[in-house]
Amino acid sequence: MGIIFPTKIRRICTLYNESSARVVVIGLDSSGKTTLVQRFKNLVDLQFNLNASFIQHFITEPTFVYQVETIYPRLAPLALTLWDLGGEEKTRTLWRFYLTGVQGVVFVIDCDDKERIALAREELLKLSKQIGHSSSIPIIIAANKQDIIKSLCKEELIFALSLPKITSNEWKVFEMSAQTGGGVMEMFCHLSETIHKHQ
Ligand SMILES: Nc1nc2c(ncn2[C@@H]2O[C@H](COP(=O)(O)OP(=O)(O)OP(=O)(O)O)[C@@H](O)[C@H]2O)c(=O)[nH]1
Ligand SMILES: [Mg+2]
Repeated sequence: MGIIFPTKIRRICTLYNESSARVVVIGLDSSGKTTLVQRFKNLVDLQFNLNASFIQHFITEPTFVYQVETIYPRLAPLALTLWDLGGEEKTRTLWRFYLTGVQGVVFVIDCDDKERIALAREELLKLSKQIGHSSSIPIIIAANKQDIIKSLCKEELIFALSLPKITSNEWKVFEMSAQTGGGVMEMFCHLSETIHKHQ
C-alpha cells in the first residue's frame, strides 16, 4: 500500500468538507501572475511536504488565455481555485468572460513598470465596473516585484491607480514579491478569510 502524504489527506478531506473559492488572477502581461500562482503553490507545498524545497526561480512563458490551479493553504478557511489569465493586449478583451461566478479578484501590478501604470489603472477601473454590480467581491491589489529597488510602494500605488475612485468593491493593497515569496501567503490567506466572511 502506498504512503498517503499530508497534502493528499488534505485534498481528500477537502473533497468532503470544504469547497474552494473561484478567484481570477488578472493584470497586464509580465506583471507576474503566473509566477505568483506558482510561488503560492510552492509555499503551500512547503507547509505540507517535508521533502519540498523553495524554488528559487520559475521559468514562465506568456500565458495563452488561462491556466487554473486549486490550492489548499494550511489554516486558511477556504481553498482557492485560481484562474491565472493571460495579460497580453489581445487576451485582455477576454477577461470579462471569466468573471461569471467569481468570488475574488487578485489584480497584479508590476511596481517596477512605471511607464504602464496608467494602462494598468485603466484596465483595473474597467474591471471594477464590470464586476461592480456585485460589491461583495473583494479586489486584492498585488503590488508585485517589491524585491526591485525603486518599485512603487503601497502609498504611491494607491495614488497612481486612483484606488479611492473604486467605491463599488472592497479593495486592499499587499506589497509582495512573487520572486522571493514575501507577502504572498499573507495576501492569499487574507483573501480566503475575506471570501469566507462574505459567504
Ligand atoms: N524581480 C521580480 N521579477 C518577477 C517577479 N514576479 C515575476 N517576475 C518576472 O516577471 C516576468 C513575467 O512573469 P510572469 O509570471 O510570466 O508574468 P504574467 O503576468 O503571468 O505574464 P502573462 O502571462 O504574459 O500575462 C518573468 O521574467 C518573472 O520571472 C517578482 O516578484 N520580482
Ligand atoms: Mg502568465
